[in-house]
Order: sequence, then structure tokens, then C-alpha cells
Amino acid sequence: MPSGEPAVAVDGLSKRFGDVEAVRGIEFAVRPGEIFGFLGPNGAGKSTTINMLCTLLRPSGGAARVAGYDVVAQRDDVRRNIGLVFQDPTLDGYLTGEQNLRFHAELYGVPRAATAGRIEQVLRMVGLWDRREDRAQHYSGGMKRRLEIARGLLHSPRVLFLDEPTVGLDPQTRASIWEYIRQLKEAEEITIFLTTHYMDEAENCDRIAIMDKGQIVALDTPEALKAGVGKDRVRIETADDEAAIAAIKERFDLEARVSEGAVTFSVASGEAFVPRLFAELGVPIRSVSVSRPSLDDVFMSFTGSTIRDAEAGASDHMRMMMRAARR
Ligand SMILES: Nc1ncnc2c1ncn2[C@@H]1O[C@H](COP(=O)(O)OP(=O)(O)OP(=O)(O)O)[C@@H](O)[C@H]1O
Repeated sequence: MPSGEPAVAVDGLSKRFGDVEAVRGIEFAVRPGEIFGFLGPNGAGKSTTINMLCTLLRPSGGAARVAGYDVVAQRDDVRRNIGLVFQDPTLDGYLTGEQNLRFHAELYGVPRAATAGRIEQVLRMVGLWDRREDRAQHYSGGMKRRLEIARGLLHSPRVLFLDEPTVGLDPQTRASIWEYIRQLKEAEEITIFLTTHYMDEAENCDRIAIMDKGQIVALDTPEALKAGVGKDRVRIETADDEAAIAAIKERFDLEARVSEGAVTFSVASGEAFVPRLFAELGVPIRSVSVSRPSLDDVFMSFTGSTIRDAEAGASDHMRMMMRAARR
């Protein structure tokens, strides 16, 4: 890959399944060494995009280059230079952790002389060296995912694709997977491209593309996206919430509602607004807090949706149930 060329470059990429336009002419570029995240609800088109970039799906239109190679015309070159970690486990449960990696090393033609050393290196990186002789079927969900990440790294790819790397895992395990992803970025010269529908996880990315209904609706650093919302969230505890909501509407023309036991509303420059609130509200205030927008607020401001958040949670649950049923 010539220096200066993006690790991933996408130009007008689209994919249609019959009547469904899963991806609608998206454009973006990922810099070498970046952790780049695709954030969006289920069905937004994230997996379809990743599958096209990994050469597993042929685009209906547009073009994409990964590690400097065209995903249609130079499929084999792309495949040699990428690592993949999918949503659903693809390990062989009867093989040990180490055997799973050895099998993959042969598939990918990792030179024999280098295999043992590289296996040790990646297993140590994900904290599984001591468990290398256990069968993968006896690993916990988090250990399996870590083994899959190790496997994705084995042939020293330039770009590692992770499709929902932490879906179905408990919060503690999710946090530890992220710790490994961050360490990985320090240890290897690699670009990491991942999808997630967890807002808090997207915070870990250097940049995020927010995807909705097959399109990228926003792309920037988490900080810039949050700053772009332009409004802070103000929460007040009052002696009379109903009266406070009515007064906020009447005096300041702002829509407030009770959320988690406090009157909540959004306003530009929240800190500057608070003195006015105390002076003019006319309802006693017991406490006040001002917070900066979260990625939740960003997502809401671009997609107008909270319902699909709930759907995302429900389908998470479905996936876990299906996975449990398959075991
Ligand atoms: N092989 C397929 N055949 C038909 N429709 C498909 C196929 N794959 C995806 N779709 C549709 O394309 C749209 C985008 O799906 P995609 O899986 O890319 O979304 P996503 O954002 O990755 O969501 P998830 O996290 O649930 O996978 C959805 O409407 C989906 O139903």
C-alpha cells in the first residue's frame, strides 16, 4: 500500500437485495492506524458494508479499495491483507485454542517457520496463552471472542474487520475486549474497522460513521459529533415538577419532561442558562446539573429515533437466545 493511501477508501458503494437497498451509495476513507467505527441500529447496512469490504459480497455499484486493493478486481490481494472477526463464532469447538490458530495459519499460508512464534505472540496478546491447550468449546463467550480476534491477527493483516465484536457479551467482558483492541493498536501497525450499535463503545473509536437506512448521516470524531449537537442537557429537581415544566415552556419556550425523577430539557450553553433559570423560573429549585451531549443525543439528532434502540436491544437478546439454542 503506497504511503498516504487510505487503509479503506469507499466511493459511491451500494448494495441491493431485490427491492431492499441495503447500502445506498456511501463514501468515506479510513486512515492507516485508525480505529474506525460504524455505528447504527440493526438493519442500517453495517454488516452488508463490511461484507463488501471483505470481498464476501459483490457490490451492486460504486467501488472500494482495502489496503490499496480493489475489492472486486483484486479480491485475493484484499483477502491476504485483512483479518475478520464476525458476529457469530466460527471456531472449531473440538480443537484447542492453539489448534484453531494452527489450522488458520495453514489456510492463510503463514510460513511454517514463523507459525509457532506468531501463535504464541497473538495468544499472549489476548491473554489466552495459559489456556491454549483447552478445547475452544470449554472457553467462555469472552474467551472465544478473544481467540477469534487472535485468529484474525495471525497472518499480520493490515486491516482488521470486526463485526459487532462484543455483541451478546456481558459489560465486563465487553470492556476487556475493548482493552485488547486498544492494546492491539499500540502493538501492531494495523487499521481497525468495526461495527457496533452500542453508543458507549463507539466512544472508543478515533472516528465514527453513523449509519441509518443504508446511508452515512454523520462522520467525525466522537468529540466533534457531540459538540455538533450544540445543546446541553439540564436536569433540575424541583418542589413541583408540573409547575416547573409549565414555567419552562412559558418563560423560555423550551420543552421539558420528567425523566428518571428530574425535570429534563436541552438548551444551548447550559451553564450560562442556569443563572437565568434560577432568577426567572418562579418555582423553587432543589438541585441542578448540566451535562454535555452524549452519542445517544448525537444519534437521536441525526436519526430522530429512540425506538430502534429498543429494537437493537431486543435483537441482541434474540441473537443470544439463538446462539444458546445452537450450542
Ligand atoms: N442476504 C440478504 N438478502 C436480503 N436482504 C438482506 C441480506 N442481507 C441484508 N439484508 C437486508 O439489508 C439491510 C441491511 O442489513 P445489514 O445486516 O447490513 O444491517 P446491519 O446494520 O448490519 O444490522 P445488524 O447489526 O442487525 O446486522 C436489512 O434490511 C437486511 O434485512
